[in-house]
Amino acid sequence: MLRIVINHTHGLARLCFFLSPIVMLGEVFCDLQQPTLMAQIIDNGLTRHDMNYVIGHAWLMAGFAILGLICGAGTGALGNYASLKMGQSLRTHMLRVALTSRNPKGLEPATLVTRITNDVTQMQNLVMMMTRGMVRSPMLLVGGMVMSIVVSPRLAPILFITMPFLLVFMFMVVRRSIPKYTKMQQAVDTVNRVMRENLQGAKTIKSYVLEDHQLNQFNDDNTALQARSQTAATATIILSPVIQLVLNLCVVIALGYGGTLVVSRTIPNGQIIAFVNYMIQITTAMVMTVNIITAFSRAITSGTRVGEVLAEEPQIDTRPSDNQLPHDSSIEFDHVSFGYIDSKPILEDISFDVQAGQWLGIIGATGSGKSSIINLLTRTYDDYTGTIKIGGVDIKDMALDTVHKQVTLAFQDAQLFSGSVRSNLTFGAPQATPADLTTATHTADADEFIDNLPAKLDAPVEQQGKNFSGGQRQRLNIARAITPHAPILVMDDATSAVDQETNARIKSRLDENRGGKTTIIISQRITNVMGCHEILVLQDGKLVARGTHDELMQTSPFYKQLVQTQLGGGPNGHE
Ligand SMILES: Nc1ncnc2c1ncn2[C@@H]1O[C@H](COP(=O)(O)OP(=O)(O)OP(=O)(O)O)[C@@H](O)[C@H]1O
Repeated sequence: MLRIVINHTHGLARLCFFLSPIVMLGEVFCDLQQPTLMAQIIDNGLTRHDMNYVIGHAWLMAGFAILGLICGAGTGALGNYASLKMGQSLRTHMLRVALTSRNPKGLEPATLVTRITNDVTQMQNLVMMMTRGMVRSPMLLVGGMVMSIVVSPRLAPILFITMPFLLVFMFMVVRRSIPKYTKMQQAVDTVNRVMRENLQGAKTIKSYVLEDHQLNQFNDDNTALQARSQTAATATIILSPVIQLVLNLCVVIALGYGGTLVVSRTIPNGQIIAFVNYMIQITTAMVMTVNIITAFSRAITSGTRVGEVLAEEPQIDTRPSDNQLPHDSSIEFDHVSFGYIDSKPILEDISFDVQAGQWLGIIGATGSGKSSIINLLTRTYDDYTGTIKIGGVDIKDMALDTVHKQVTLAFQDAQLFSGSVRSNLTFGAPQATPADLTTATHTADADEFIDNLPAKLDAPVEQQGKNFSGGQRQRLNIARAITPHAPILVMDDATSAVDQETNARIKSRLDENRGGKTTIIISQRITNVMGCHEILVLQDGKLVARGTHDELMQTSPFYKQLVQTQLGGGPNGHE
Protein backbone atom coordinates (compact mmCIF):
# COMPACT_ATOMS: atom_id res chain seq x y z
CA MET A 1 0.00 0.00 0.00
CA LEU A 2 2.87 2.34 0.84
CA ARG A 3 4.26 1.56 -2.63
CA ILE A 4 1.01 2.78 -4.24
CA VAL A 5 1.15 5.97 -2.18
CA ILE A 6 4.80 6.64 -3.03
CA ASN A 7 4.33 5.78 -6.72
CA HIS A 8 1.47 8.24 -7.04
CA THR A 9 2.93 11.22 -5.25
CA HIS A 10 5.27 12.92 -7.69
CA GLY A 11 7.55 15.96 -7.59
CA LEU A 12 6.37 18.62 -5.16
CA ALA A 13 3.65 16.32 -3.78
CA ARG A 14 6.29 13.74 -2.81
CA LEU A 15 8.40 16.43 -1.18
CA CYS A 16 5.33 17.57 0.82
CA PHE A 17 4.59 13.95 1.77
CA PHE A 18 8.03 13.51 3.34
CA LEU A 19 8.35 17.07 4.67
CA SER A 20 5.01 17.05 6.46
CA PRO A 21 5.96 14.51 9.21
CA ILE A 22 9.23 16.36 9.81
CA VAL A 23 7.36 19.61 10.40
CA MET A 24 5.02 17.63 12.66
CA LEU A 25 7.97 16.78 14.91
CA GLY A 26 8.11 20.50 15.72
CA GLU A 27 4.48 20.45 16.91
CA VAL A 28 5.09 17.35 19.06
CA PHE A 29 8.22 18.90 20.56
CA CYS A 30 6.27 22.07 21.47
CA ASP A 31 3.39 20.07 22.99
CA LEU A 32 5.78 18.03 25.13
CA GLN A 33 7.32 21.16 26.65
CA GLN A 34 4.07 22.38 28.19
CA PRO A 35 3.67 20.00 31.20
CA THR A 36 7.35 20.41 32.19
CA LEU A 37 7.09 24.20 32.00
CA MET A 38 3.88 24.00 34.05
CA ALA A 39 5.62 21.89 36.71
CA GLN A 40 8.53 24.35 36.81
CA ILE A 41 6.12 27.29 37.26
CA ILE A 42 4.50 25.50 40.21
CA ASP A 43 7.66 24.15 41.86
CA ASN A 44 10.09 27.02 41.20
CA GLY A 45 7.84 30.03 40.61
CA LEU A 46 4.67 29.77 42.68
CA THR A 47 6.22 27.90 45.61
CA ARG A 48 8.95 30.55 45.89
CA HIS A 49 6.58 33.45 45.01
CA ASP A 50 8.92 34.38 42.16
CA MET A 51 6.55 36.22 39.76
CA ASN A 52 9.28 37.00 37.23
CA TYR A 53 9.95 33.27 36.89
CA VAL A 54 6.21 32.59 36.52
CA ILE A 55 5.70 35.32 33.85
CA GLY A 56 8.88 34.34 31.97
CA HIS A 57 7.78 30.69 31.82
CA ALA A 58 4.21 31.69 30.90
CA TRP A 59 5.62 33.56 27.89
CA LEU A 60 7.69 30.51 27.06
CA MET A 61 4.54 28.34 27.18
CA ALA A 62 2.70 30.81 24.92
CA GLY A 63 5.66 30.83 22.51
CA PHE A 64 5.71 27.00 22.30
CA ALA A 65 1.92 27.00 21.81
CA ILE A 66 2.16 29.42 18.86
CA LEU A 67 5.11 27.57 17.32
CA GLY A 68 3.21 24.29 17.74
CA LEU A 69 0.20 25.82 16.01
CA ILE A 70 2.32 27.00 13.07
CA CYS A 71 3.97 23.58 12.75
CA GLY A 72 0.54 21.86 12.98
CA ALA A 73 -0.98 24.11 10.30
CA GLY A 74 2.07 23.60 8.08
CA THR A 75 1.84 19.81 8.44
CA GLY A 76 -1.86 19.90 7.57
CA ALA A 77 -1.28 22.01 4.46
CA LEU A 78 1.63 19.85 3.24
CA GLY A 79 -0.25 16.60 3.91
CA ASN A 80 -3.38 17.91 2.26
CA TYR A 81 -1.46 18.85 -0.89
CA ALA A 82 0.23 15.44 -1.07
CA SER A 83 -3.09 13.66 -0.48
CA LEU A 84 -5.02 15.66 -3.13
CA LYS A 85 -2.29 15.18 -5.72
CA MET A 86 -2.08 11.46 -4.99
CA GLY A 87 -5.89 11.12 -5.36
CA GLN A 88 -5.80 12.95 -8.69
CA SER A 89 -2.97 10.78 -10.00
CA LEU A 90 -4.57 7.54 -8.78
CA ARG A 91 -7.98 8.31 -10.31
CA THR A 92 -6.46 9.16 -13.70
CA HIS A 93 -4.24 6.09 -13.63
CA MET A 94 -7.08 3.78 -12.60
CA LEU A 95 -9.39 5.07 -15.33
CA ARG A 96 -6.59 4.57 -17.86
CA VAL A 97 -6.09 1.01 -16.64
CA ALA A 98 -9.86 0.40 -16.81
CA LEU A 99 -10.01 1.73 -20.37
CA THR A 100 -6.96 -0.12 -21.66
CA SER A 101 -7.16 -3.40 -19.76
CA ARG A 102 -7.91 -6.35 -21.97
CA ASN A 103 -8.50 -8.84 -19.22
CA PRO A 104 -11.79 -10.62 -20.01
CA LYS A 105 -12.10 -11.55 -16.34
CA GLY A 106 -11.58 -7.89 -15.49
CA LEU A 107 -13.43 -5.79 -12.98
CA GLU A 108 -17.07 -4.82 -13.37
CA PRO A 109 -17.88 -1.10 -13.91
CA ALA A 110 -19.76 -0.89 -10.56
CA THR A 111 -16.77 -2.03 -8.50
CA LEU A 112 -14.46 0.15 -10.60
CA VAL A 113 -16.57 3.21 -9.80
CA THR A 114 -16.43 2.43 -6.05
CA ARG A 115 -12.71 1.81 -6.21
CA ILE A 116 -11.95 4.95 -8.21
CA THR A 117 -14.07 7.15 -5.91
CA ASN A 118 -14.63 5.69 -2.44
CA ASP A 119 -11.45 3.61 -2.12
CA VAL A 120 -9.22 6.39 -3.45
CA THR A 121 -10.79 8.74 -0.87
CA GLN A 122 -9.87 6.23 1.85
CA MET A 123 -6.31 6.18 0.49
CA GLN A 124 -6.27 9.98 0.59
CA ASN A 125 -7.39 9.89 4.22
CA LEU A 126 -4.55 7.48 4.84
CA VAL A 127 -2.03 9.92 3.37
CA MET A 128 -3.40 12.67 5.61
CA MET A 129 -3.03 10.32 8.56
CA MET A 130 0.44 9.23 7.52
CA THR A 131 1.66 12.78 7.25
CA ARG A 132 -0.02 14.00 10.44
CA GLY A 133 -1.45 11.46 12.84
CA MET A 134 0.91 8.60 12.23
CA VAL A 135 3.83 10.72 13.33
CA ARG A 136 2.09 12.83 15.92
CA SER A 137 0.42 10.03 17.86
CA PRO A 138 3.42 7.68 18.26
CA MET A 139 5.78 10.60 18.91
CA LEU A 140 3.42 12.08 21.49
CA LEU A 141 2.97 8.61 22.99
CA VAL A 142 6.67 7.81 23.18
CA GLY A 143 7.64 11.41 23.99
CA GLY A 144 4.99 11.58 26.74
CA MET A 145 6.29 8.34 28.27
CA VAL A 146 9.92 9.43 28.12
CA MET A 147 9.10 12.83 29.61
CA SER A 148 6.97 11.28 32.36
CA ILE A 149 9.95 9.05 33.34
CA VAL A 150 12.28 12.03 33.30
CA VAL A 151 9.91 14.33 35.21
CA SER A 152 8.33 11.78 37.59
CA PRO A 153 10.41 8.58 37.75
CA ARG A 154 8.51 7.38 40.81
CA LEU A 155 5.10 7.53 39.08
CA ALA A 156 6.20 6.20 35.65
CA PRO A 157 5.84 2.44 36.52
CA ILE A 158 2.05 2.94 36.48
CA LEU A 159 2.33 3.51 32.74
CA PHE A 160 4.70 0.60 32.08
CA ILE A 161 2.37 -1.91 33.64
CA THR A 162 -0.74 -0.84 31.70
CA MET A 163 0.72 0.05 28.29
CA PRO A 164 1.60 -3.51 27.03
CA PHE A 165 -1.94 -4.72 27.79
CA LEU A 166 -3.45 -1.83 25.85
CA LEU A 167 -1.16 -2.39 22.87
CA VAL A 168 -2.00 -6.12 22.64
CA PHE A 169 -5.71 -5.29 22.96
CA MET A 170 -5.47 -2.73 20.15
CA PHE A 171 -3.62 -5.17 17.88
CA MET A 172 -6.27 -7.88 18.39
CA VAL A 173 -9.17 -5.54 17.67
CA VAL A 174 -7.58 -4.24 14.46
CA ARG A 175 -6.83 -7.75 13.23
CA ARG A 176 -10.46 -8.70 13.70
CA SER A 177 -11.77 -5.56 11.98
CA ILE A 178 -9.89 -5.73 8.64
CA PRO A 179 -11.97 -8.55 7.05
CA LYS A 180 -15.13 -6.80 8.24
CA TYR A 181 -14.16 -3.63 6.37
CA THR A 182 -13.42 -5.70 3.26
CA LYS A 183 -16.96 -7.09 3.42
CA MET A 184 -18.33 -3.60 3.91
CA GLN A 185 -16.59 -2.33 0.76
CA GLN A 186 -17.97 -5.31 -1.19
CA ALA A 187 -21.46 -4.33 -0.02
CA VAL A 188 -20.80 -0.77 -1.28
CA ASP A 189 -19.96 -2.33 -4.68
CA THR A 190 -23.26 -4.22 -4.72
CA VAL A 191 -25.29 -1.11 -3.84
CA ASN A 192 -23.49 0.82 -6.59
CA ARG A 193 -24.13 -1.91 -9.13
CA VAL A 194 -27.81 -2.28 -8.29
CA MET A 195 -28.31 1.49 -8.26
CA ARG A 196 -26.58 1.82 -11.63
CA GLU A 197 -28.66 -0.95 -13.20
CA ASN A 198 -31.88 0.55 -11.85
CA LEU A 199 -31.06 4.06 -13.01
CA GLN A 200 -30.02 2.86 -16.46
CA GLY A 201 -33.06 0.62 -16.77
CA ALA A 202 -35.54 3.12 -15.26
CA LYS A 203 -37.63 3.18 -18.46
CA THR A 204 -37.93 -0.62 -18.56
CA ILE A 205 -38.74 -0.77 -14.84
CA LYS A 206 -41.53 1.80 -15.26
CA SER A 207 -42.96 0.05 -18.30
CA TYR A 208 -43.27 -3.21 -16.32
CA VAL A 209 -44.59 -1.29 -13.27
CA LEU A 210 -41.83 -2.88 -11.18
CA GLU A 211 -40.74 0.22 -9.24
CA ASP A 212 -41.79 -1.23 -5.85
CA HIS A 213 -40.27 -4.61 -6.62
CA GLN A 214 -36.94 -3.04 -7.57
CA LEU A 215 -37.03 -0.76 -4.52
CA ASN A 216 -37.59 -3.77 -2.27
CA GLN A 217 -34.66 -5.56 -3.85
CA PHE A 218 -32.52 -2.46 -3.46
CA ASN A 219 -33.60 -2.16 0.17
CA ASP A 220 -32.26 -5.67 0.82
CA ASP A 221 -28.84 -4.68 -0.56
CA ASN A 222 -28.97 -1.36 1.23
CA THR A 223 -29.82 -3.09 4.51
CA ALA A 224 -26.95 -5.53 3.96
CA LEU A 225 -24.60 -2.56 3.51
CA GLN A 226 -25.91 -0.93 6.66
CA ALA A 227 -25.48 -4.21 8.60
CA ARG A 228 -21.93 -4.76 7.36
CA SER A 229 -20.97 -1.15 8.07
CA GLN A 230 -22.39 -1.56 11.56
CA THR A 231 -20.46 -4.81 12.13
CA ALA A 232 -17.23 -3.19 10.94
CA ALA A 233 -17.76 -0.11 13.10
CA THR A 234 -18.72 -2.25 16.14
CA ALA A 235 -15.48 -4.18 15.79
CA THR A 236 -13.45 -1.07 16.54
CA ILE A 237 -15.95 1.00 18.55
CA ILE A 238 -14.90 -0.69 21.80
CA LEU A 239 -11.29 0.54 21.47
CA SER A 240 -11.71 4.21 22.39
CA PRO A 241 -13.81 3.77 25.56
CA VAL A 242 -11.57 0.95 26.87
CA ILE A 243 -8.41 3.00 26.38
CA GLN A 244 -10.05 6.06 27.92
CA LEU A 245 -11.22 4.01 30.90
CA VAL A 246 -7.83 2.37 31.53
CA LEU A 247 -5.93 5.63 31.28
CA ASN A 248 -8.42 7.44 33.52
CA LEU A 249 -7.86 4.70 36.07
CA CYS A 250 -4.14 5.33 35.72
CA VAL A 251 -4.74 9.05 36.44
CA VAL A 252 -6.75 8.12 39.56
CA ILE A 253 -3.95 5.78 40.73
CA ALA A 254 -1.35 8.46 39.94
CA LEU A 255 -3.28 11.06 41.95
CA GLY A 256 -3.78 8.64 44.86
CA TYR A 257 -0.27 7.26 44.93
CA GLY A 258 1.32 10.60 43.88
CA GLY A 259 -0.73 12.39 46.55
CA THR A 260 0.79 10.22 49.29
CA LEU A 261 4.29 10.91 47.89
CA VAL A 262 3.59 14.69 47.86
CA VAL A 263 2.24 14.57 51.43
CA SER A 264 5.35 12.67 52.55
CA ARG A 265 7.39 15.32 50.61
CA THR A 266 9.05 12.54 48.50
CA ILE A 267 8.16 14.43 45.31
CA PRO A 268 7.25 18.11 44.74
CA ASN A 269 3.68 19.24 43.78
CA GLY A 270 4.63 20.13 40.22
CA GLN A 271 5.76 16.57 39.42
CA ILE A 272 2.32 15.11 40.00
CA ILE A 273 0.71 17.84 37.83
CA ALA A 274 3.25 17.30 35.06
CA PHE A 275 2.72 13.51 35.24
CA VAL A 276 -1.07 13.84 35.03
CA ASN A 277 -0.68 16.22 32.07
CA TYR A 278 1.60 13.74 30.33
CA MET A 279 -1.00 11.04 31.03
CA ILE A 280 -3.64 13.24 29.36
CA GLN A 281 -1.33 13.72 26.36
CA ILE A 282 -0.73 9.98 26.22
CA THR A 283 -4.50 9.35 26.41
CA THR A 284 -5.10 11.81 23.57
CA ALA A 285 -2.34 10.14 21.54
CA MET A 286 -3.83 6.68 22.21
CA VAL A 287 -7.35 7.77 21.18
CA MET A 288 -5.89 9.38 18.09
CA THR A 289 -3.97 6.16 17.38
CA VAL A 290 -7.25 4.25 17.65
CA ASN A 291 -8.91 6.53 15.12
CA ILE A 292 -5.90 6.12 12.87
CA ILE A 293 -5.98 2.36 13.27
CA THR A 294 -9.70 2.30 12.44
CA ALA A 295 -9.12 4.41 9.35
CA PHE A 296 -6.02 2.32 8.63
CA SER A 297 -8.10 -0.89 8.63
CA ARG A 298 -10.38 0.67 6.03
CA ALA A 299 -7.45 2.04 4.08
CA ILE A 300 -5.76 -1.39 4.00
CA THR A 301 -8.91 -2.82 2.41
CA SER A 302 -9.12 0.11 0.01
CA GLY A 303 -5.40 -0.11 -0.75
CA THR A 304 -5.80 -3.78 -1.68
CA ARG A 305 -8.78 -2.99 -3.91
CA VAL A 306 -6.98 -0.08 -5.59
CA GLY A 307 -3.93 -2.34 -6.03
CA GLU A 308 -6.10 -4.94 -7.81
CA VAL A 309 -7.14 -2.33 -10.38
CA LEU A 310 -3.58 -1.12 -10.84
CA ALA A 311 -2.45 -4.72 -11.35
CA GLU A 312 -4.73 -4.89 -14.40
CA GLU A 313 -2.07 -3.28 -16.54
CA PRO A 314 -2.63 -3.69 -20.30
CA GLN A 315 -1.56 -7.22 -21.09
CA ILE A 316 -0.80 -6.65 -24.71
CA ASP A 317 2.72 -6.12 -25.96
CA THR A 318 2.14 -3.04 -28.11
CA ARG A 319 5.60 -3.24 -29.65
CA PRO A 320 6.06 0.46 -30.32
CA SER A 321 9.73 -0.02 -31.27
CA ASP A 322 9.42 -2.60 -34.05
CA ASN A 323 5.92 -1.60 -35.11
CA GLN A 324 5.13 -2.91 -38.59
CA LEU A 325 2.70 -1.22 -40.93
CA PRO A 326 0.22 -3.22 -43.02
CA HIS A 327 0.83 -3.26 -46.78
CA ASP A 328 -2.88 -2.91 -47.65
CA SER A 329 -6.33 -3.49 -46.12
CA SER A 330 -6.57 -7.24 -46.70
CA ILE A 331 -7.49 -9.49 -43.76
CA GLU A 332 -6.46 -13.04 -43.02
CA PHE A 333 -7.53 -15.39 -40.23
CA ASP A 334 -5.44 -18.57 -40.11
CA HIS A 335 -6.66 -21.41 -37.84
CA VAL A 336 -7.84 -19.01 -35.14
CA SER A 337 -9.37 -20.43 -31.95
CA PHE A 338 -10.47 -18.45 -28.90
CA GLY A 339 -12.49 -18.63 -25.68
CA TYR A 340 -13.39 -15.87 -23.21
CA ILE A 341 -13.15 -18.43 -20.43
CA ASP A 342 -10.32 -20.92 -20.92
CA SER A 343 -12.44 -24.03 -20.77
CA LYS A 344 -15.14 -22.85 -23.20
CA PRO A 345 -14.16 -22.38 -26.87
CA ILE A 346 -16.15 -19.63 -28.60
CA LEU A 347 -14.33 -19.66 -31.96
CA GLU A 348 -12.89 -22.92 -33.30
CA ASP A 349 -10.28 -23.13 -36.03
CA ILE A 350 -11.52 -20.16 -38.06
CA SER A 351 -9.70 -19.55 -41.37
CA PHE A 352 -10.70 -17.05 -44.06
CA ASP A 353 -9.25 -14.16 -45.99
CA VAL A 354 -10.61 -10.95 -47.49
CA GLN A 355 -8.81 -9.10 -50.25
CA ALA A 356 -8.28 -5.36 -49.92
CA GLY A 357 -11.37 -3.38 -50.86
CA GLN A 358 -13.76 -6.34 -50.84
CA TRP A 359 -17.01 -6.80 -48.92
CA LEU A 360 -17.22 -9.64 -46.44
CA GLY A 361 -20.55 -10.67 -44.96
CA ILE A 362 -20.76 -12.67 -41.72
CA ILE A 363 -24.02 -14.35 -40.84
CA GLY A 364 -25.03 -16.82 -38.16
CA ALA A 365 -27.39 -17.40 -35.29
CA THR A 366 -27.16 -15.20 -32.24
CA GLY A 367 -24.25 -16.20 -30.02
CA SER A 368 -22.47 -18.00 -32.89
CA GLY A 369 -19.31 -15.87 -32.45
CA LYS A 370 -19.68 -13.17 -35.13
CA SER A 371 -18.78 -10.21 -32.88
CA SER A 372 -15.99 -12.25 -31.28
CA ILE A 373 -14.23 -12.37 -34.68
CA ILE A 374 -14.22 -8.56 -34.65
CA ASN A 375 -13.02 -8.47 -31.03
CA LEU A 376 -9.98 -10.43 -32.16
CA LEU A 377 -9.44 -8.37 -35.33
CA THR A 378 -9.22 -5.22 -33.18
CA ARG A 379 -7.02 -6.96 -30.56
CA THR A 380 -9.57 -6.38 -27.84
CA TYR A 381 -8.49 -9.87 -26.75
CA ASP A 382 -5.05 -11.24 -27.44
CA ASP A 383 -5.09 -14.76 -26.04
CA TYR A 384 -6.15 -16.65 -29.18
CA THR A 385 -4.28 -19.33 -31.05
CA GLY A 386 -3.57 -19.10 -34.78
CA THR A 387 -2.66 -15.96 -36.72
CA ILE A 388 -4.57 -12.85 -37.72
CA LYS A 389 -3.05 -10.57 -40.34
CA ILE A 390 -3.99 -7.17 -41.68
CA GLY A 391 -2.27 -6.20 -44.92
CA GLY A 392 -0.01 -9.24 -44.66
CA VAL A 393 1.31 -8.30 -41.19
CA ASP A 394 0.51 -10.26 -38.02
CA ILE A 395 -1.54 -7.88 -35.87
CA LYS A 396 0.54 -8.94 -32.85
CA ASP A 397 3.55 -7.40 -34.62
CA MET A 398 1.78 -4.03 -34.89
CA ALA A 399 1.48 -1.36 -32.25
CA LEU A 400 -2.04 -1.33 -30.86
CA ASP A 401 -2.56 2.20 -32.20
CA THR A 402 -1.69 1.01 -35.69
CA VAL A 403 -4.29 -1.77 -35.49
CA HIS A 404 -6.93 0.68 -34.26
CA LYS A 405 -6.12 3.10 -37.07
CA GLN A 406 -6.82 0.34 -39.61
CA VAL A 407 -10.29 -0.58 -38.36
CA THR A 408 -13.30 1.52 -37.43
CA LEU A 409 -16.45 -0.02 -36.04
CA ALA A 410 -20.14 0.74 -36.03
CA PHE A 411 -21.95 -1.38 -33.45
CA GLN A 412 -25.57 -2.32 -32.98
CA ASP A 413 -25.48 -0.82 -29.50
CA ALA A 414 -24.74 2.70 -30.70
CA GLN A 415 -22.92 4.40 -27.85
CA LEU A 416 -22.95 8.20 -28.06
CA PHE A 417 -21.21 10.56 -25.64
CA SER A 418 -22.61 13.72 -24.16
CA GLY A 419 -21.48 16.73 -26.18
CA SER A 420 -22.60 17.77 -29.65
CA VAL A 421 -23.34 15.88 -32.86
CA ARG A 422 -20.06 17.26 -34.19
CA SER A 423 -18.01 16.12 -31.17
CA ASN A 424 -19.45 12.63 -31.58
CA LEU A 425 -18.75 12.49 -35.31
CA THR A 426 -15.16 13.65 -34.88
CA PHE A 427 -14.59 11.36 -31.88
CA GLY A 428 -12.03 9.23 -33.74
CA ALA A 429 -10.95 11.95 -36.18
CA PRO A 430 -10.43 15.35 -34.56
CA GLN A 431 -8.85 16.61 -37.77
CA ALA A 432 -11.95 15.78 -39.91
CA THR A 433 -12.87 18.50 -42.42
CA PRO A 434 -16.43 19.76 -43.07
CA ALA A 435 -16.32 17.81 -46.36
CA ASP A 436 -15.47 14.60 -44.41
CA LEU A 437 -18.48 15.16 -42.15
CA THR A 438 -20.77 15.87 -45.11
CA THR A 439 -19.71 12.63 -46.83
CA ALA A 440 -19.97 10.59 -43.63
CA THR A 441 -23.42 11.89 -42.64
CA HIS A 442 -24.73 11.51 -46.19
CA THR A 443 -23.43 7.93 -46.44
CA ALA A 444 -25.01 7.06 -43.10
CA ASP A 445 -28.29 8.74 -44.20
CA ALA A 446 -27.97 11.03 -41.19
CA ASP A 447 -27.68 14.32 -43.14
CA GLU A 448 -31.41 14.97 -43.41
CA PHE A 449 -32.27 14.66 -39.72
CA ILE A 450 -29.13 16.59 -38.68
CA ASP A 451 -30.17 19.42 -41.05
CA ASN A 452 -33.56 19.50 -39.32
CA LEU A 453 -31.97 20.04 -35.89
CA PRO A 454 -32.01 23.73 -34.86
CA ALA A 455 -28.25 23.77 -34.17
CA LYS A 456 -27.46 21.20 -36.89
CA LEU A 457 -23.99 19.69 -36.28
CA ASP A 458 -23.71 21.65 -33.04
CA ALA A 459 -26.97 20.23 -31.67
CA PRO A 460 -26.47 18.85 -28.15
CA VAL A 461 -26.19 15.14 -27.50
CA GLU A 462 -27.31 14.13 -24.02
CA GLN A 463 -25.74 11.36 -21.96
CA GLN A 464 -25.77 8.11 -24.00
CA GLY A 465 -27.51 10.00 -26.81
CA LYS A 466 -30.92 9.58 -25.21
CA ASN A 467 -32.32 12.64 -27.01
CA PHE A 468 -32.04 10.69 -30.29
CA SER A 469 -34.06 7.70 -31.49
CA GLY A 470 -32.42 4.26 -31.72
CA GLY A 471 -32.26 4.51 -35.53
CA GLN A 472 -30.79 8.04 -35.41
CA ARG A 473 -28.17 6.91 -32.90
CA GLN A 474 -27.20 4.04 -35.18
CA ARG A 475 -26.86 6.37 -38.17
CA LEU A 476 -24.68 8.79 -36.20
CA ASN A 477 -22.67 5.80 -35.11
CA ILE A 478 -22.12 4.71 -38.74
CA ALA A 479 -21.17 8.28 -39.73
CA ARG A 480 -18.68 8.35 -36.85
CA ALA A 481 -17.11 5.10 -38.09
CA ILE A 482 -16.79 6.44 -41.64
CA THR A 483 -15.32 9.86 -40.71
CA PRO A 484 -11.73 8.77 -39.88
CA HIS A 485 -11.12 7.20 -43.36
CA ALA A 486 -9.80 3.95 -41.86
CA PRO A 487 -9.02 1.34 -44.53
CA ILE A 488 -11.29 -1.27 -42.89
CA LEU A 489 -14.89 -0.63 -41.88
CA VAL A 490 -16.85 -3.06 -39.72
CA MET A 491 -20.63 -2.80 -39.41
CA ASP A 492 -21.71 -5.12 -36.59
CA ASP A 493 -25.51 -5.27 -36.86
CA ALA A 494 -25.19 -1.50 -37.20
CA THR A 495 -28.49 -0.96 -38.99
CA SER A 496 -30.70 -3.27 -36.94
CA ALA A 497 -32.84 -0.36 -35.67
CA VAL A 498 -33.42 1.38 -39.01
CA ASP A 499 -36.27 0.61 -41.41
CA GLN A 500 -35.76 -1.44 -44.60
CA GLU A 501 -35.81 1.62 -46.86
CA THR A 502 -33.16 3.52 -44.87
CA ASN A 503 -31.13 0.34 -44.57
CA ALA A 504 -31.12 -0.06 -48.36
CA ARG A 505 -30.16 3.60 -48.81
CA ILE A 506 -27.22 3.29 -46.39
CA LYS A 507 -26.02 0.16 -48.15
CA SER A 508 -26.09 1.70 -51.61
CA ARG A 509 -24.42 4.93 -50.40
CA LEU A 510 -21.74 2.87 -48.64
CA ASP A 511 -21.14 1.12 -51.92
CA GLU A 512 -20.73 4.50 -53.67
CA ASN A 513 -18.68 6.34 -51.04
CA ARG A 514 -16.63 3.81 -49.17
CA GLY A 515 -13.61 4.61 -51.34
CA GLY A 516 -12.08 1.16 -51.57
CA LYS A 517 -12.41 0.30 -47.87
CA THR A 518 -12.46 -3.36 -46.96
CA THR A 519 -15.90 -3.69 -45.43
CA ILE A 520 -17.19 -6.36 -43.06
CA ILE A 521 -20.93 -6.54 -42.59
CA ILE A 522 -22.27 -8.59 -39.72
CA SER A 523 -25.99 -8.83 -39.92
CA GLN A 524 -29.03 -10.94 -39.17
CA ARG A 525 -30.60 -9.58 -42.39
CA ILE A 526 -29.82 -11.69 -45.41
CA THR A 527 -30.33 -8.66 -47.71
CA ASN A 528 -27.40 -6.89 -46.04
CA VAL A 529 -24.90 -9.64 -46.82
CA MET A 530 -26.16 -11.26 -50.00
CA GLY A 531 -24.30 -8.81 -52.29
CA CYS A 532 -20.94 -9.32 -50.53
CA HIS A 533 -17.94 -10.78 -52.38
CA GLU A 534 -17.89 -13.53 -49.82
CA ILE A 535 -20.17 -14.56 -46.94
CA LEU A 536 -19.07 -16.55 -43.87
CA VAL A 537 -21.67 -18.72 -42.17
CA LEU A 538 -20.98 -19.31 -38.48
CA GLN A 539 -22.60 -21.93 -36.28
CA ASP A 540 -21.60 -22.44 -32.62
CA GLY A 541 -18.22 -20.77 -33.18
CA LYS A 542 -17.38 -22.87 -36.26
CA LEU A 543 -17.09 -21.63 -39.80
CA VAL A 544 -19.54 -24.07 -41.44
CA ALA A 545 -19.66 -22.53 -44.91
CA ARG A 546 -18.21 -19.70 -47.00
CA GLY A 547 -18.84 -18.44 -50.49
CA THR A 548 -20.96 -16.05 -52.49
CA HIS A 549 -24.72 -15.94 -52.05
CA ASP A 550 -25.25 -18.20 -55.06
CA GLU A 551 -22.63 -20.70 -53.87
CA LEU A 552 -24.08 -20.83 -50.37
CA MET A 553 -27.57 -21.43 -51.74
CA GLN A 554 -26.11 -24.64 -53.16
CA THR A 555 -23.75 -25.66 -50.35
CA SER A 556 -25.22 -24.45 -47.05
CA PRO A 557 -28.59 -25.77 -45.90
CA PHE A 558 -28.42 -23.35 -42.92
CA TYR A 559 -27.93 -20.35 -45.23
CA LYS A 560 -30.63 -21.54 -47.63
CA GLN A 561 -33.03 -21.96 -44.74
CA LEU A 562 -32.27 -18.39 -43.56
CA VAL A 563 -32.87 -17.03 -47.04
CA GLN A 564 -36.15 -18.88 -47.36
CA THR A 565 -37.32 -17.74 -43.92
CA GLN A 566 -36.49 -14.10 -44.59
CA LEU A 567 -37.13 -13.71 -48.31
CA GLY A 568 -39.44 -16.53 -49.37
CA GLY A 569 -38.83 -19.83 -51.11
CA GLY A 570 -37.48 -19.25 -54.68
CA PRO A 571 -33.99 -20.35 -55.83
CA ASN A 572 -32.51 -16.96 -54.98
CA GLY A 573 -34.67 -16.51 -52.04
CA HIS A 574 -37.62 -15.17 -54.03
CA GLU A 575 -40.81 -16.97 -54.95
N1 LIG B 1 -17.02 -10.62 -22.77
C1 LIG B 1 -17.48 -11.87 -22.81
N2 LIG B 1 -17.21 -12.71 -21.80
C2 LIG B 1 -17.63 -13.98 -21.81
N3 LIG B 1 -18.37 -14.52 -22.81
C3 LIG B 1 -18.68 -13.72 -23.85
C4 LIG B 1 -18.26 -12.36 -23.91
N4 LIG B 1 -18.72 -11.83 -25.07
C5 LIG B 1 -19.39 -12.81 -25.70
N5 LIG B 1 -19.37 -13.95 -24.98
C6 LIG B 1 -19.97 -15.24 -25.37
O1 LIG B 1 -19.40 -15.62 -26.61
C7 LIG B 1 -20.38 -16.19 -27.44
C8 LIG B 1 -20.36 -15.50 -28.80
O2 LIG B 1 -20.73 -14.15 -28.60
P1 LIG B 1 -20.72 -13.12 -29.82
O3 LIG B 1 -21.09 -11.80 -29.27
O4 LIG B 1 -19.46 -13.25 -30.57
O5 LIG B 1 -21.91 -13.72 -30.70
P2 LIG B 1 -22.68 -13.07 -31.93
O6 LIG B 1 -22.76 -14.13 -32.95
O7 LIG B 1 -22.05 -11.79 -32.32
O8 LIG B 1 -24.09 -12.83 -31.26
P3 LIG B 1 -25.21 -11.72 -31.60
O9 LIG B 1 -25.66 -11.96 -32.99
O10 LIG B 1 -26.27 -12.03 -30.61
O11 LIG B 1 -24.56 -10.40 -31.40
C9 LIG B 1 -21.71 -16.09 -26.70
O12 LIG B 1 -21.98 -17.36 -26.14
C10 LIG B 1 -21.45 -15.09 -25.61
O13 LIG B 1 -22.17 -15.43 -24.46
